[in-house]
Amino acid sequence: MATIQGVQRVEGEITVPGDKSISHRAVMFSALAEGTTSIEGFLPGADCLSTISCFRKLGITVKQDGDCVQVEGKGWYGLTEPADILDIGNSGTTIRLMMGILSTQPFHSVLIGDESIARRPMKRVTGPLRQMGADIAGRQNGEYTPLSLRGGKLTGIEYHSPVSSAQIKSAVLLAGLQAEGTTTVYEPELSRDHTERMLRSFGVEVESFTGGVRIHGGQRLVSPGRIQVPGDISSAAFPLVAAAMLPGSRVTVRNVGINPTRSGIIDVLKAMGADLMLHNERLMNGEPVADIEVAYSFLKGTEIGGGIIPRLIDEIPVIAVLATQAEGVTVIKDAAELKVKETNRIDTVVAELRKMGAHIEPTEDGMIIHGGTPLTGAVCDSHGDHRIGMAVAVAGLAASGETTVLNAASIDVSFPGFFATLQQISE
Ligand SMILES: O=C(O)C1=C[C@@H](OP(=O)(O)O)[C@@H](O)[C@H](O)C1
Ligand SMILES: C=C(OP(=O)(O)O)C(=O)O
Repeated sequence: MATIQGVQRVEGEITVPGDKSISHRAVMFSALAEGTTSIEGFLPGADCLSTISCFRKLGITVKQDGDCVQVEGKGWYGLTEPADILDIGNSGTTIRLMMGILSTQPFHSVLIGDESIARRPMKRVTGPLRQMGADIAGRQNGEYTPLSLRGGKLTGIEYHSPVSSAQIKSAVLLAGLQAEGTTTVYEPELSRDHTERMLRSFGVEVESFTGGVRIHGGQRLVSPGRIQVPGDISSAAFPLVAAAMLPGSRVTVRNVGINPTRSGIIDVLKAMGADLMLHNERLMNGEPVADIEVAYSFLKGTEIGGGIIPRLIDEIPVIAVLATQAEGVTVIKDAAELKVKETNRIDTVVAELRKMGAHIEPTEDGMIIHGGTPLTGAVCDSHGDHRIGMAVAVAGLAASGETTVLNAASIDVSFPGFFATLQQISE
């Protein structure tokens, strides 16, 4: 449990922990590469620690001290059959990408996770992997955990993914790396492309084109030696939204990844009228990075849908909070994927923000928020979903009185030190 007091404004310069998507991939690809890799700025959150724990059980030496990690890669086929079940905790990224990797390995493995993972759909990944030749069993014919796999010889496929999902794309591409022939993944809108970018830095040839990605089987990964992980824009979104909606605020988050497949939150903040500036733009391991400065300005509602959705999918809970403080109506649509995250994020966002007095309605594929509403402190629940816990806490900064966040420990999944960071900027 955590409590948050309403504040006048937020101000200051901060950093946020490393990018979760990039941290997972850095550990995975380093373990599968030839050579040792040092990872700096790693996210020591529960999800990425689950990824490390899986690779240790697969026989890889991983040393981790805070945000510094060293992985002794043994090459793609250097993994060994795990003696124990691989527990991926709360992490959808871990289980889906691991399934792609384990499908290529000539041994048996079993994957489980927590009760949230047990409700999340897995056929979106087990389906194409089975088409490639992987032997996968699981509850409800491979839709839910526990899942068990016996990998082996795979054949490349042309896969038209019905949803824009980097987890599906990455799982199929990773399997395709060791499949016979070529593997192509098409997706309706481009999802985050960290897999493609990082594989290139491990010497893999990846062909990205409009509408899809292609990879040839039989490629090896060679360690780049060192990987620097930028701050996570999905975590930066919380203090930046606080700055945008509290009069008199100004916050700079240094060293944040602004990959265009992730930067939808920047576009939305600008479209709603926030005063936002990027400083010190640079490249870090093929990933664009900047310092993001946001100051309060008068905000108006907007419409968010279509191709921007995959670029801000994890930020929608906090965008809903922002919309409660903007003048007019904000409509979020084409975001049915929210229903299959750690919680059904349409339902949990609506239920929790209503407790604070927000005027918000659920729709089939999003939500409608009537802004300009004063919020009141309330007893809210993360429902075990880190993004809901943080969104409610940020709403608490704008609310009168005190807000309680039940099950706040889930925030450690992606943002250890979240409350200390809010404290640092609260005035
Ligand atoms: O590949 C990744 O690192 C992620 C992809 C997204 O999920 P989907 O692939 O299910 O859209 C995102 O919501 C998740 O937080 C991280
Ligand atoms: C959906 C998320 O993560 P994952 O799918 O890896 O559990 C998230 O971090 O918001």
